[in-house]
Amino acid sequence: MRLFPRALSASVAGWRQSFPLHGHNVARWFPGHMAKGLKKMKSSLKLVDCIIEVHDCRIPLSGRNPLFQETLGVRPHLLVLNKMDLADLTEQQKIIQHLEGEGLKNTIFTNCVKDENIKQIIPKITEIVGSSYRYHRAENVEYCIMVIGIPNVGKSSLINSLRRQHLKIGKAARVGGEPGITRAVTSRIQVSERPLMFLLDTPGVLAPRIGSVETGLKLALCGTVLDHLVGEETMADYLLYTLNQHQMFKYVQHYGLHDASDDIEFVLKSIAVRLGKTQKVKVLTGTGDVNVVQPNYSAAARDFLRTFRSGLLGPVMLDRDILQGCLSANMDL
Ligand SMILES: Nc1nc2c(ncn2[C@@H]2O[C@H](COP(=O)(O)OP(=O)(O)OP(=O)(O)O)[C@@H](O)[C@H]2O)c(=O)[nH]1
Repeated sequence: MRLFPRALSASVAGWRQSFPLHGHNVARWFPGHMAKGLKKMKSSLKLVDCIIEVHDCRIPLSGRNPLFQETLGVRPHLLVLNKMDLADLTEQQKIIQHLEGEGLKNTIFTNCVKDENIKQIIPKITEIVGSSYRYHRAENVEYCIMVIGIPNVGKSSLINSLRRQHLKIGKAARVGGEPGITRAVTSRIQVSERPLMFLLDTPGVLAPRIGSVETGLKLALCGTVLDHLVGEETMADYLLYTLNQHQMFKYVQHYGLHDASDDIEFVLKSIAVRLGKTQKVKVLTGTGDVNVVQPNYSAAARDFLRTFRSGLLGPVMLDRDILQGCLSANMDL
């Protein structure tokens, strides 16, 4: 375990009110090679009528790449907040208001696994493109749309879902559970007959610098960066902190714990024992080597994260802190 001492003990006065963010080097979590992808997207831009930016619905207000706006912002824009099945959307209206305040007027919430709200996308694009100047493409009857977003938010899944809905055919873009499945800006993929519409899939591009450690941890929980770069146990601790803060206690029943706890070492140990994830470790004693059975904390952390990401611990809104921030700001007015 490489956790900070404060994270190991449950707060006496209830759940931890903050997560120890010091000592994390967020820059190391995010690969620096992504500028290349952005450059390629920019060079394809002249073919494009509109941009669909896909983002994770669990972090609707944080973690988007600001370079998208700077580099690709010359085209009309639709924000698709995907994985709505995993998000707590109790405050959906407030999310929409917040995004509108940032100039994002067109937002659709989707679930690409169950094809929810996918049918809204093509009419919306037709409307957006129809009401904007199409540059030198005015005579062209085809629509060409670029799909962008940070890694693992469901860009390829969206393309496949659109094809299922409008062309009644399946996969064209590779989908994967880990970030970085799409490697290059692909050739055009048809998604609709009337209007004739093509999509360009692009590799996930993270911002070169992440604003805060907490944003980095949220992005990591959503699977946009490889887990081992952040450390599975640190992420599991941030997950536990979040679940307790949000009073989401399904993990107690799921792992057969007696009670909720803020102590990640205790929780991971209980998970490891319950799942039989233990490992033999050699310990050198005064009388020689002894084999000791220890909980496999990493395996337990991986299971905890996987269970959360599959939605079994309940829908979550990781940007609740930002939403509450805007509520108090509005109340101050
Ligand atoms: N629960 C849920 N999972 C989804 C949804 N959309 C996509 N996924 C899953 O999210 C993972 C990533 O999906 P992809 O379509 O490969 O994401 P991507 O943005 O193209 O990924 P990169 O190629 O890494 O940039 C896969 O395991 C998908 O099955 C959704 O709406 N709900």
